[in-house]
Amino acid sequence: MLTAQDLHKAYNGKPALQGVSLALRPGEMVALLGPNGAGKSTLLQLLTGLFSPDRGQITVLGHDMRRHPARALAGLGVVFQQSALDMDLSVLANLLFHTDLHGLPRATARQRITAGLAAVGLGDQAKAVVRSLSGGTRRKVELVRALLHEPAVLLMDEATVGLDPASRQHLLDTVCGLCHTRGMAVLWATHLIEEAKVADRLVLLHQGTVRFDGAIDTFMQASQGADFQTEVLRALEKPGL
Ligand SMILES: Nc1ncnc2c1ncn2[C@@H]1O[C@H](COP(=O)(O)OP(=O)(O)OP(=O)(O)O)[C@@H](O)[C@H]1O
Repeated sequence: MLTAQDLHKAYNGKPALQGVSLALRPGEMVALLGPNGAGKSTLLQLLTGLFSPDRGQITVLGHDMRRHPARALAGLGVVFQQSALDMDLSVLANLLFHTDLHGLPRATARQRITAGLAAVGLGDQAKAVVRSLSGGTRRKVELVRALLHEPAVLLMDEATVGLDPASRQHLLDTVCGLCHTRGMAVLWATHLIEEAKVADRLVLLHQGTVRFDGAIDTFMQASQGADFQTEVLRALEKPGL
């Protein structure tokens, strides 16, 4: 669904990503786990076409991000760390703005918006002005928006920042459920070890390189009884590749 091959990116000569490769498969929830500065946001910015890599290739549903960005981006839904909602507009107006951008007919758009809001328990909030909503509710609206054009791949960048534990868990459960029921591929970037545990697969990023990529069970096989957190910290302490 999405492939990244040998991505390199440097800022002012300082490498942020050094040869990162990744493939996302349908129905798979992948946690992109790494400490601050590991390169998670840089990787997501490249995957969403915001910047071009210095080297390497990205495809979404077979479309090359550099040569056919519009086709590649049509397959992606994104929730960034920073809110991208217009605070002074209603929930409905924000969502219609997104569906218009994607060229969805208004009738289809309204159907999907109604269903999307209902799915996250916000069926009665369409007319609410975004500024009046709590941070957790805004995040849910962002998730609904990211899914309106029915993307094959959902990218979430630290999407739970600022949420209380219950809202965080709810968002995580919702995305997990959607991933498995819709067959969507999800890349969930986080620095929170306990969030990564619920994923099907773990990609551990540190200092711009992938330290581990595989099933969580496989990751834990070498743990000799240690818990997930201890094992992640141990893997991050190992010398670079
Ligand atoms: N615009 C930029 N200009 C210069 N350096 C940058 C820029 N963006 C990121 N970096 C550097 O690139 C490296 C990777 O940063 P990045 O933000 O991708 O990591 P991250 O894993 O998302 O971290 P965090 O969890 O803190 O958001 C860091 O050393 C960071 O200082």
